[in-house]
Amino acid sequence: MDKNNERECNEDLIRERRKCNFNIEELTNIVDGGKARTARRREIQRLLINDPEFLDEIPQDYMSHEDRYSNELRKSAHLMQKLADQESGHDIHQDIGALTGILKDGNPLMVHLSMFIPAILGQANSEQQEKWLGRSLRNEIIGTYAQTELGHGTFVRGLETRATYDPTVEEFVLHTPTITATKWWPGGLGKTCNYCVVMAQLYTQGRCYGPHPFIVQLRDEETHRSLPGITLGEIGPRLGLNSNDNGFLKFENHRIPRTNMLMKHSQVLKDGTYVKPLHNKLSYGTMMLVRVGIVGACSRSLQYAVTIATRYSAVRHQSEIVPGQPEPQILDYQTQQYKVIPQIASVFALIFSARSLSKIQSSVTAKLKDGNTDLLPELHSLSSGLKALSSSDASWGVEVCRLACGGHGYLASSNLPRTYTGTTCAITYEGENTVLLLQVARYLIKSYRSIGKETGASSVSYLADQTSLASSSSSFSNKALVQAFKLSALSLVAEAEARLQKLCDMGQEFYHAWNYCSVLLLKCAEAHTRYYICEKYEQTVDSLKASEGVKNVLQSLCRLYLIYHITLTHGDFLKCGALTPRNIAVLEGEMCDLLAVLRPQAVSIVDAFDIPDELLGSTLGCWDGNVYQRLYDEALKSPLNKTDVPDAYYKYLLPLMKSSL
Ligand SMILES: CCCCCCCCCCCCCCCCCCCCCC(=O)SCCNC(=O)CCNC(=O)[C@H](O)C(C)(C)COP(=O)(O)OP(=O)(O)OC[C@H]1O[C@@H](n2cnc3c(N)ncnc32)[C@H](O)[C@@H]1OP(=O)(O)O
Ligand SMILES: Cc1cc2nc3c(=O)[nH]c(=O)nc-3n(C[C@H](O)[C@H](O)[C@H](O)COP(=O)(O)OP(=O)(O)OC[C@H]3O[C@@H](n4cnc5c(N)ncnc54)[C@H](O)[C@@H]3O)c2cc1C
Repeated sequence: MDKNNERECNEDLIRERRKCNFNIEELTNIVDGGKARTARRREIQRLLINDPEFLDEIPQDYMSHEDRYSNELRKSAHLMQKLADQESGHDIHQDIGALTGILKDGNPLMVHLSMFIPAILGQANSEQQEKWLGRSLRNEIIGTYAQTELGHGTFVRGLETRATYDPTVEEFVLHTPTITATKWWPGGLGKTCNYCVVMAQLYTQGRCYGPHPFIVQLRDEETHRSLPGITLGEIGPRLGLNSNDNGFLKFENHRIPRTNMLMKHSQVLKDGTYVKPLHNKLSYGTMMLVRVGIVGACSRSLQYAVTIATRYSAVRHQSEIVPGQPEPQILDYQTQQYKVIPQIASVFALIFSARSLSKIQSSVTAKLKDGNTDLLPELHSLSSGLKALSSSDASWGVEVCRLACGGHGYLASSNLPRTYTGTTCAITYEGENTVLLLQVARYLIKSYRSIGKETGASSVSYLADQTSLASSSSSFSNKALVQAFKLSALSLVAEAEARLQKLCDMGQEFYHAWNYCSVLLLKCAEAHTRYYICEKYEQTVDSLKASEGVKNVLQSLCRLYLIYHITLTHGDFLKCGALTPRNIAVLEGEMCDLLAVLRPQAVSIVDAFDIPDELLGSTLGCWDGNVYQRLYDEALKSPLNKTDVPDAYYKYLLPLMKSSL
């Protein structure tokens, strides 16, 4: 599509784009993280979208379960080959964002890239990396991360798979003792992978040392047949991600060499002696790494959905605002703006907090290299909180965008259903959100109770700021609104701690008291993480060196985000006195003004996300707005339309219709 050729474009969209009052390319660079990154993303995307190998012969939704898997594996393999062939040497982990949309509905190599390779990097010592890293990066071996079992996903300490050390032959014996110990869910495990990292309870010298990672060959490297002592299969259709072969795995006293235990952090020596890690949760490092990656991935899903919904809302006309006048664009309805524009604001919130979290992760990783684990708990808390809020915000945002497109949003060809199923899974995987938020709450209560002790953890230092509990602000700058979020979080933490303490004082055991307060504790964790997101949003926009137009747009989006979330949880702000009922009413009014200010810029802002049509894959969201023709053309692809009268008519309908004669 030639974006300079207005003649091919829907007139509403032409008019929308003429209203643009900022530099779109500049905003694109901010979204990508700099000009160089924009150029790199475009280069990769060009490479992919001009390649006919990535086209599907028929829409995926008409394919059988097996064909979907095979088709997506074909494209995934081609993608890996193509990127490997590039002279510039692409780093697939750096470029993962640019690939969004090229592979549809999950792909069988996703966990190889996003967990197996990172697990080797983060958990294997240098000799082990020497042995497996190069091979896995060159795709000579394909792996997955097999942790979850039929009986336990959340409770990692409760895993049942055993790795028992046998010092006589220096081997571990992997065993699945019960049906509930069957590994269940790992992506690519069913048919694709020939290796995996298995999390199993480590037993040596008669003692259990808890879950540890082991690298295990699953299939013969020549024939791809599963090895003796290993049972493998696929778990069947899911809500989404059906091109992936999520699998199951059982071990029958399967032996692996001692050196297959990933030994960067803890070791089992030849004689069976266990050597402790620096921190006993370092074996959870792969999960933490991926949680950080998920925040960025969620912002991308939301960019897709909101691009579709915004463009469609500009093209779609319905009903009337002024009686008797032509039907307006649905984007002119305030209620439609309230659905779509806060989701645009949310995209930037997620981008900026993902970047901030990545920086923290890099500095914690650097410290870990020097043996310093002091900031690991803070990273665990922040990555858990942001993974939880980003996945639930993005899932809800995508669903709102789908609803905002009315009936057509329910069509597969809108690409909204698949965007939704590809996002909502992140609420569950890599740590179910409630569980992760309760980890954040645990950290908050612990931090609150250790006020006065220097921990170096900056994200919770505000908990010591007791004076702010008394001071509600009378100004409404963005900074003041962020302070209100802080006050709300602090007050919820104080309330939860007091409630916990009271129950303990009344004689309850701490863990019962904890469960009894857990709805409130969940709220604390959400409020704390929301405060973090708001603070990063405000600080990033405030310090941004940008042209006036771009800065104004981002300031408005940031303010909308702050007010939107205050109105969603206004009870918490009222309860702690951070805001009065009158303040809330004024802010609600201002939110509507902001929707009106941002409405004329909405199409241009989503244009700045710069998602090529080929990747957006939506009849409703294409750049030219030629929605109705595309919907019609897609409908014609239905196999039912191959004949005027389907066979099923003769088999079932005709006999029914004639039976009463
Ligand atoms: C060039 C290379 C670059 C590389 C770049 C790489 C880029 C990567 C790119 C990525 C792209 C993304 C694209 C998306 C694709 C994704 C596909 C994914 C598919 C999905 C995969 C999965 O789905 S895979 C399974 C995930 N399955 C879980 O996620 C289980 C949750 N369950 C738990 O995670 C534990 O079960 C749970 C609850 C903590 C309790 O653990 P537990 O019982 O052992 O611990 P307790 O609760 O008793 O807590 C005791 C104390 O440990 C503290 N603590 C706990 N964890 C800690 C930790 N990690 N660090 C520090 N401290 C920790 C805690 O804070 C307490 O501290 P304190 O005592 O001081 O209060
Ligand atoms: C699409 C997809 C891909 C996946 N890929 C992989 C993979 O590659 N590798 C892998 O190992 N796993 C994978 N998983 C598994 C995933 O990590 C687990 O499903 C996830 O960790 C949740 O665990 P669970 O299913 O046991 O849920 P459960 O823990 O049984 O959760 C059920 C309910 O119980 C609640 N609950 C549980 N514990 C607590 C608690 N302590 N406090 C309060 N409430 C609690 C939860 O909040 C939830 O409401 C995948 C899952 C999905 C959906």
